[in-house]
Amino acid sequence: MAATPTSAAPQESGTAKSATPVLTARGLVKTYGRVVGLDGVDLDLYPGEVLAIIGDNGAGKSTLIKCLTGAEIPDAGTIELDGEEVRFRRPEDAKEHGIEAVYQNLAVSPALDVASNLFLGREVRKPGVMGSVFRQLDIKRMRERTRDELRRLGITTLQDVTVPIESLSGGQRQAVAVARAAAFGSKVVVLDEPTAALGVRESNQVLDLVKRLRDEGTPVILISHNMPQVFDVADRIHIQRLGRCAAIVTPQSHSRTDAVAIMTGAAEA
Ligand SMILES: Nc1ncnc2c1ncn2[C@@H]1O[C@H](COP(=O)(O)OP(=O)(O)OP(=O)(O)O)[C@@H](O)[C@H]1O
Repeated sequence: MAATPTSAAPQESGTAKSATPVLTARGLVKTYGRVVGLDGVDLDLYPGEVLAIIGDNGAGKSTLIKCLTGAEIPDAGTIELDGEEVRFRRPEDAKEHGIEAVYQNLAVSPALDVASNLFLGREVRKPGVMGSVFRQLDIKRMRERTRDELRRLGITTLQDVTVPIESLSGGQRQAVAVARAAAFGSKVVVLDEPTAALGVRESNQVLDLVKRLRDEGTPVILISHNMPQVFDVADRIHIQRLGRCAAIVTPQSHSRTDAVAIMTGAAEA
């Protein structure tokens, strides 16, 4: 069982073909008092790939993606986007650079309709006095764009974008959250346990969505505890252990059992 070195380019057998990463992290460190969240983590995300991050509870998965998406500021280390160093102080900074995240606790507004949720915080307004926050919302335009986005992503289960989110199933809500990330995540989409609260059918729909995003060229970082799903959808798998990257493997190079053994420390990478 030979793990791919952490700096290796993606396997040609995957869909990731370019050897130039979209997103690179080097030596990320994050501590919380005496607790070490990240202990010098490197990560590369290549165009058109799904990079899964797996690891036991407390391994640093969430902390890692929080640092990559501006939700946490690393104590040390660098992050580059398209080869340029970036420093995110808050999630808005990452969003401005085209990095969108969907976290476990879904940030949708239940009472608002699908289109309003897709454009939450980025509402399209009708022309008016420039700079005025009192310009009327362009609801028609937002609904049209929402329909276009759902169509682009092959989300067929959401026919009516005018219904409130609270009337939708868990899978449909998650699809809206992912669609929102996909609509604005021009560079990278990060999904933290997107299927955790979903049944099998709904999970499959979300995974299809992840594959679709990847196939359309948007690289996806996926945190998941669900090994079958990880091995189904990931091109490469970053195994996080005790705040460090223990190995990077692929579904071709390693079995699920191998990956879990590295994750738990039962096997060396
Ligand atoms: N805000 C915080 N304050 C204190 N400690 C934290 C904080 N966030 C994370 N940690 C600690 O950092 C370490 C890494 O946590 P993190 O949440 O990144 O792990 P994880 O791999 O995402 O775990 P899980 O699968 O349980 O979500 C853990 O020891 C955790 O307790």
